[in-house]
Amino acid sequence: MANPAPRMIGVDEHLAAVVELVGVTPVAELPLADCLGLVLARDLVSAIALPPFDNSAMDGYAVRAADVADAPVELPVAGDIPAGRVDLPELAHGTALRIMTGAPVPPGADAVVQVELTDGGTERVLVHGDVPEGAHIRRAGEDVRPGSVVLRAGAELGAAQLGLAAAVGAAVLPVRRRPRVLVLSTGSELVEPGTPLLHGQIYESNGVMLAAAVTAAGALPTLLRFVPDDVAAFHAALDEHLSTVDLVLTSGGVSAGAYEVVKDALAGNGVEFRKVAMQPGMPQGAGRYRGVPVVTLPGNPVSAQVSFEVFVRPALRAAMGHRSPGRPRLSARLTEPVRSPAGRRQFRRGVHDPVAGTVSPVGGPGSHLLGALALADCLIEVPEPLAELAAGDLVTVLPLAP
Ligand SMILES: Nc1nc2c(c(=O)[nH]1)N[C@H]1C(S)=C(S)[C@@H](COP(=O)(O)OP(=O)(O)OC[C@H]3O[C@@H](n4cnc5c(N)ncnc54)[C@H](O)[C@@H]3O)O[C@H]1N2
Ligand code: MOO
Ligand SMILES: [Mg+2]
Repeated sequence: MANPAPRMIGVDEHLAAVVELVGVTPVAELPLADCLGLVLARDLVSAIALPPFDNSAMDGYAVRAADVADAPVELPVAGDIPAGRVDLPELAHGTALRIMTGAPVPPGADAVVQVELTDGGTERVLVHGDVPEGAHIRRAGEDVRPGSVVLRAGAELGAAQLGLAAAVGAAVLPVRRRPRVLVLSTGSELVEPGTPLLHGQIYESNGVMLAAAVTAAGALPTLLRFVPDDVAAFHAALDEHLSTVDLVLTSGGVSAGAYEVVKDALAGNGVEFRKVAMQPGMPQGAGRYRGVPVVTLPGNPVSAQVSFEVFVRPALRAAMGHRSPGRPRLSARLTEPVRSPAGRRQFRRGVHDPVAGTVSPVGGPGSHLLGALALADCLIEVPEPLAELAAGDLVTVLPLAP
């Protein structure tokens, strides 16, 4: 309680401070399987062509188009070329080689007749129809030329990008690695779910929620469960893990009462506590404790979740190099009126109907309303100057998925 009075700052100012505090993670070469959702740090140049060689697009017979121009014709089958065959025979005039999809086209062949146009013979084949030169041959380099940039620095690595990287032979990719986040809840009232609850106690939920949100943002949580409102216990838990994380994320213990364990432990130790002009999520803290970035979220569950969305998720994504680290911002019309505290940016929970272009608030503004939070698929942003919005008014909607 001896801490200095917090000053009130704007949402964007606190966001900028948190983004700067978290910074960026170093670039590392990670195996493709670990890269989903990460951002490529340097252009990826393909050393090879795609396809790497002329290959068949059909199961059928490699031929010379001129040899089947007068179809029906019968040709001797000189052998098989399954996919993966590397010792290629040359196709002699007036013969066919059975070939499978993806197998290299043998020298001497200039077309593939699909098996459906033949009798499927293995010694001799009767070809019913003619095919033009080049038929069903996928040309080397028609997709990717050797030496070309296949993925630009800044590209977000989804399934297709990772598939392409593998296809050109990359085993690892240069990416900013995922931030490691220590999630630590505080509160002497907290009890592990699955154990009996006494009157006055509640089940711990912020830690589970924040760790899941950290994972969903693409970062790596270490969930420490929770510590009681005891400064020594808080320090013991924090200090043990400090050296192995990029960010400490706490919940609870930052407001104006007694037993504000996070504030008591970290104020004057590098972390600044302030009031941010928003609802929910007014009491916030950020700074460095023994060199490690710390963001302290308020304990009310809705406040913790909204604060994570507004400040921490964008900072984590910026740390991994995402160019647009925030949620997309859409517009929708309110289906019912909303009241908001003037001078604070309000984030209400809502259900967005993108087809109708509407958004419906769920639950009230209370920061303890977890039931309504779990029904919501978006946040509704009400700007600071507005105290009242009517049904039909346009608002900004921030979709929460995934
Ligand atoms: N006199 C004042 N009192 C409060 C103010 C204020 O300005 N003056 N601000 C209010 C606001 S706004 C918020 S938000 C909360 C923030 O409180 P703390 O960060 O100190 O959090 P706690 O007091 O520890 O807990 C608040 C609330 O949330 C529940 N909680 C906490 N941790 C968890 C958890 N891990 N899982 C589930 N629920 C949790 C806790 O039981 C309390 O009900 O302060 C207001 N007070
Ligand atoms: O600002 Mo507190 O986060 O409303 O409940
Ligand atoms: Mg408190």
